[in-house]
Amino acid sequence: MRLSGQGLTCVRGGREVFSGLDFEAASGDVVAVVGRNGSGKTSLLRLIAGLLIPAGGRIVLDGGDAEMTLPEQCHYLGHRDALKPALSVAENLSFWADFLGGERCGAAESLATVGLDHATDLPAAFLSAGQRRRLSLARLLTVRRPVWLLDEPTNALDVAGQDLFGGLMRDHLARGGLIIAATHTALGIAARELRIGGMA
Ligand SMILES: Nc1ncnc2c1ncn2[C@@H]1O[C@H](COP(=O)(O)OP(=O)(O)OP(=O)(O)O)[C@@H](O)[C@H]1O
Repeated sequence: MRLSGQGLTCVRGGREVFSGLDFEAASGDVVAVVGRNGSGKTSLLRLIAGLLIPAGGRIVLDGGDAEMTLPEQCHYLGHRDALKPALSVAENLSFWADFLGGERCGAAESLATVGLDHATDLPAAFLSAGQRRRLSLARLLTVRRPVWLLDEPTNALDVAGQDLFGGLMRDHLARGGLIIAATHTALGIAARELRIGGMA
C-alpha cells in the first residue's frame, strides 16, 4: 500500500495555507508532519481524510481496498478527541464503531488495552485529558483501518500512555498499516519528517 499526494494546494477562508506540497508514505511508514503553528498540518490530515477538498493537486492510495474510498480506509483522530460528554466510555466507543462501520474488534478488549476497563460506565465528561486521549486511541483498535491520521496524538498522555501508544503504532505498522501524524513533539517511534512552511 502506498499513499501519496502531489502538488497539493490548501485554501482556507480564502487564504492559501500551502501549495505544491508532495508527500508519500508506504505500508510500515510513519510520517511526522511538522511546522509552525498555522502552517497547515491539521489541514493536510483533513485533506487526506476527505474532510477538506484540495484547491489543487491530488491524493492517491495505491494497493488499498479497491471497493473503498480513501476516507473509508482512514482513521482521523483530531486533537479535540470528538467524544460525547453525556455518553459513557463504552457508549462513546460503541458510537464510533457504529459510525465508522465495518468489522469490529472487541470493545471491552480495546478499552482494557488502553487502560480504561475500570471506567467503562463513566460519562466521558468526567475523564481526565489523558483518559480522553486513551479513549480516542481505543477507536483505532475497535475498527481496523490501514491509514492512521493522527493530530498531536501524544498530547496529554503520561509516560506509560506514550509507551502504550508506541506499542499500538508498532503493531499497526507490523500489520502493514501506515501513519501520518501532525506533531510538535517526538512520536516515540522512527518517523520521516514532512515539514510544512518555514522552520517552527
Ligand atoms: N475553518 C477555517 N476557516 C478559515 N481558516 C481556517 C479554518 N481552519 C483553519 N484555518 C486556518 O488555516 C491555517 C492552517 O491551520 P491548521 O490548523 O491546519 O494549522 P496547524 O499547522 O495544524 O497549526 P497548529 O500547529 O497550531 O495546530 C491557519 O492559518 C488557520 O487559521
